[in-house]
Amino acid sequence: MGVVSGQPFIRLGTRSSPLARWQAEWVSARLVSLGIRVEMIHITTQGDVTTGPLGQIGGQGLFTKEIQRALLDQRIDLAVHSLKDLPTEAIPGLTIAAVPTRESTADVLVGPYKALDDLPPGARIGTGSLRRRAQLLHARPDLQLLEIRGNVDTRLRKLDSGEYDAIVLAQAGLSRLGLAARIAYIIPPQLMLPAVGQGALGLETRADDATTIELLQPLNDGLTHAAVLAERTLLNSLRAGCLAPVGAWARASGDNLLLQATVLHPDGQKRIAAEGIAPPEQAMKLGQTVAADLARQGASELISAAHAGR
Ligand SMILES: NCc1[nH]cc(CCC(=O)O)c1CC(=O)O
Repeated sequence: MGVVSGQPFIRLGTRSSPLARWQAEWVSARLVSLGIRVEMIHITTQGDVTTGPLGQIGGQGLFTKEIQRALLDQRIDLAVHSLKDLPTEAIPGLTIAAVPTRESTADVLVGPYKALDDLPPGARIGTGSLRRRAQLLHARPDLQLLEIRGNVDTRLRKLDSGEYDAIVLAQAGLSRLGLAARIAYIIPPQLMLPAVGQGALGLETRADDATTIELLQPLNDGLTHAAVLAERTLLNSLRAGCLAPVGAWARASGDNLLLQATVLHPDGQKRIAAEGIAPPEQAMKLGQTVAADLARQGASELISAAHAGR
């Protein structure tokens, strides 16, 4: 946090992928409209330069660690993360200071097919996510799931070149990049629960930087913050990472928070599910309770099966 001629000044660190930039620019524009000056600092992470399957190169935190390092080293004051990519373990000295109102949490099918039932037998589907893979296989065991990597543009190019019959992406990312026209089918939550934090941004700061934390509060949406806290607590309680075949979605239900979650075997055959409801102030407790229900149903065996498969 710097001060230039009496005006507050936030150094905002971002990865340089088009989606990360869009998200950083969106946060920056909101801060600027509040009279806060922002300096954008681009940071290249390991996840941006390695191209192997994420599961094999120890993908956890690959996109976020170096940005968190820059926060701790005082090179930046604010990191804007896709919460989906931010590991749930607390980092001493850092805090999620604000969570803006969430975009769509849904996953979508991109390609010429407008429903899962329209996909021809054995269709080739591109996704690197065990969560998407397992849920698709649960609904359609005949599908061929193929690894795909790269940013959203790269993935669309690979689809267009004929490597896949369809791919699965987050609706939020496509909308932010102005690519919503590519969405063929919004996969309903009954068929596919999102990743923990999907569609939400996490504004991370140093825990002791009260000035920046205060400046970010107008960007915080209490309900979204509570929802992602419930989801992240669930994932953390299951001792599963963002690459595990776990789907979770918390949202408002009247004055309460409703949390639905699922864990699958990576082959999609076994699926367990649980849900719970609680006031938003008890978001952490809700995450723990739903995780305990999943644990009783055998979640840890399913999560270890996913680790063994890598
Ligand atoms: N892992 C990459 C990533 N991280 C966040 C998003 C989308 C935006 C979001 O969920 O907030 C994406 C792309 C995708 O999964 O399609």
